[in-house]
Amino acid sequence: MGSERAEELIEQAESEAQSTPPEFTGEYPIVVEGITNRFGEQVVHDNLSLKVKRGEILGVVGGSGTGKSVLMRSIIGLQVPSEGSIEVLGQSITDAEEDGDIDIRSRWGVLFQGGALFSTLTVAENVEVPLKQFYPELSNELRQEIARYKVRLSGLPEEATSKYPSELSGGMKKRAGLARALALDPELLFLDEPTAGLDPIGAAAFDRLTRELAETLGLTVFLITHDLDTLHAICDRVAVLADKKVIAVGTIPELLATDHPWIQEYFNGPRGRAAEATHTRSMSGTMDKDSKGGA
Ligand SMILES: Nc1ncnc2c1ncn2[C@@H]1O[C@H](COP(=O)(O)OP(=O)(O)OP(=O)(O)O)[C@@H](O)[C@H]1O
Repeated sequence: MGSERAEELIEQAESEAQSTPPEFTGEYPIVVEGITNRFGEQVVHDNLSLKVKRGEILGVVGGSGTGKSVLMRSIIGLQVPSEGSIEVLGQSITDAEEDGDIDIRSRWGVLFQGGALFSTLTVAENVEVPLKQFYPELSNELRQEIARYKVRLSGLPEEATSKYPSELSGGMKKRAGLARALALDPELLFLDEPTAGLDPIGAAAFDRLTRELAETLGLTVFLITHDLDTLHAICDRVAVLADKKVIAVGTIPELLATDHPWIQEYFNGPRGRAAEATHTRSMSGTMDKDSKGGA
C-alpha cells in the first residue's frame, strides 16, 4: 500500500473516531427496572430488575423458558416490555423512537444463538455488514481491512475470511459470529449461549477467548448460558432468572449462600459440583505454573 493511500485511510479512520460518542463511564451500563413482558396470556417477566456493572462478565442463568433470551432482546430494543424501563449506556431504550437509538446500537455487539450468519455471504462479508450499515462512507479497502482484523481477533485462521458459513464447523461459526459482534468496537457484548453445541475443549477455548477479549477491549459482557463450566471459569457475577424475575445476582459463593431451591440444585447438583471441581483444579494448576514461573 502506498504511503499516501495509508495516510488517507488513517485520516478516514480518525474522522470516524471523532464522530463516535464518548465511551460510557458510569457504573452501570445496563439498568433494567421493573419490566414486564407478556405474550398473550403468558407472563414471562413480572417486575424484573437487573443492573449490570461496567467491565464485568455477567452470566445469566435460569431454567429453559424463564425468559433469558427475551430479557436480552428487551435490552437491545428488539422486544418492547409492556411496563418498566431499560437504560443502556445512559440512554433509554424503552422510550426510544423507532431508529432513534441508532447511534447506541452501534455501541453493542450481539452473538445470537447459532451465530445467525448470513448464509450467502462469506465470513468477511458477514463482518462487513454492520460496518456498511453504520459507516456507509468507509472505503471498501478500509472496511475489508477492519473485517480481516476482526476475524483474526476472533481466533479464526486467515483462510476462513473467504469461507461461507456452510463450510465452517460449529465452533468456527461462533467465532465468525463473534467477529461480526466485534465489528464496530462495541462497549457491550451480548452472547446468547455461546458454547452450546461445542465440544468441551472448543467450549473452554471459546471461554478463554471471551475473557481475553473482555479484558483487552474493556468490554462489559452479558452472557446467557447453561454451561456451568463457563460460569465458573469466566463470569464475575451470575444473575439467576426464576419466578419471572431476577431472583439473585452475585458471585457463585454469594449465590450458594442463598437458600433458593433452584440455585442450590443448580450449583450443588452433580454437574454443578463437577464444574466447581474442574475450576478449582485448573486454578491450582495455574497457581502452580505461576509460582514455578516466578521462582
Ligand atoms: N416472540 C414470541 N412470541 C411468543 N412467545 C415467545 C416469544 N419469544 C419468547 N416467547 C416465550 O417466552 C418464554 C421465554 O423464552 P426465552 O426464549 O426467553 O427463554 P430462555 O430462558 O432463553 O430459554 P432457553 O434456555 O430454553 O433458551 C418461552 O415460553 C417462549 O415460548
